[in-house]
Amino acid sequence: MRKVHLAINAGSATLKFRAYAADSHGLLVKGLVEHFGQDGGRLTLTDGKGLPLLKQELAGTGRDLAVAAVINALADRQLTVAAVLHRVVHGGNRFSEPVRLTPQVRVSLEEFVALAPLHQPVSLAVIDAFTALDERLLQIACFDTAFHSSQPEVATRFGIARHWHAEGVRRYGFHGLSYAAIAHRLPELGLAEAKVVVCHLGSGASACAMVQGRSVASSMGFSAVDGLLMGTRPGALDPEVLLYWMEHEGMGVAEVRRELYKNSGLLGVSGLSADMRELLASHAPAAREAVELFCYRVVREIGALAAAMKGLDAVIFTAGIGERSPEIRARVVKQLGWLGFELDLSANLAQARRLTTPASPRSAWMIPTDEEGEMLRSAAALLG
Ligand SMILES: Nc1ncnc2c1ncn2[C@@H]1O[C@H](COP(=O)(O)OP(=O)(O)O)[C@@H](O)[C@H]1O
Ligand SMILES: CC(=O)OP(=O)(O)O
Ligand SMILES: [Mg+2]
Repeated sequence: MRKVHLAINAGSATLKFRAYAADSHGLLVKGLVEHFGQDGGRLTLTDGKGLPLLKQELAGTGRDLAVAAVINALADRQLTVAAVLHRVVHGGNRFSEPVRLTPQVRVSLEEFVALAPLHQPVSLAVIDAFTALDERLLQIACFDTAFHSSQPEVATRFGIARHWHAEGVRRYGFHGLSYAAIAHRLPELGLAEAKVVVCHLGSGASACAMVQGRSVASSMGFSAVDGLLMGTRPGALDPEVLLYWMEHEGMGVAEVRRELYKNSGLLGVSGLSADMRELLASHAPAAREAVELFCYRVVREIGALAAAMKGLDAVIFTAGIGERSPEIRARVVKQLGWLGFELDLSANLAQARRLTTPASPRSAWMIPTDEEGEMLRSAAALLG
């Protein structure tokens, strides 16, 4: 059996993972569980280059069952898990680097469940499933909030009474593993010293202002519901809307939370789907409006982050929509034309890295993210 380090990226509906050789750190297997913890769960494995290895329907809905299926599928390929790295979305103000999971750390992570209801409970369930199989297994938590700990205090404060900030009611920022992965790529793009806005556009979406590869501001705040329009989350919302729902509609905390995390965003605005592919393929006016609002909010946020950095050299698109949708990228870059972005239409369609013309005063890029690779890199010291 060959030992692997397994990097796990658990989301509300999918579990993505990558297995790396423990000795060489080479990528051996990529995997995905769709409908994770739901009916119709399905496990797909490919090798490191993406060639198919396995497609398997899961019998049952348990997350522990899916985790066991992953371990068995790896064992069938003579791979045994020596350590697990988990993407944990919320580390609050307690964790700014990867940490070995102990019972005490797990209790701390539980505190942030209400602030990341789509993610934190799922990560905890996956951690528990591995612990149940082998309580001595080395498990490490890598945090989405950590990359943003470099932000100046002004970028982290809300305009509320000071004591709240000290108590942890502040802006954190998320998608940090993704942003760190992109930050490592900046030197090869000639952007090591640049002022850059990175747009992570996936099911969750956010934007991050980076100066010299460090986060200085982000669109996400106390939770991953702030900022851009997302699949099912509204992004920035006047808090009075919540009071209106509670006072006039009699909604309680659980209903408000459901509205914020499950019924809003692209799904809520379109009334059709949270999936950008379906909306782009639809001729329904509400679907077009949802796409238009999505792009408008990205453009507005880029403007705000550029002002916060007092300048802008480049915009980088990443994650599901950012990596795979030429149409969304084109709409955003065209709306930034007045700032000196000149889209190269054919490069964008051809999925090239650089999306702007050679003469464009400012550059736009498409760079695939690598959250799992970043987990491995950031946890190297703990892996020994
Ligand atoms: N070819 C494509 N064109 C447009 N959107 C796409 C394409 N492929 C995937 N997406 C969108 O990417 C989003 C999922 O992104 P992803 O980064 O995988 O999300 P997450 O990891 O947060 O679940 C979905 O909205 C999906 O519709
Ligand atoms: C933080 C967050 O929103 O993550 P995801 O995009 O994976 O949902
Ligand atoms: Mg994601």
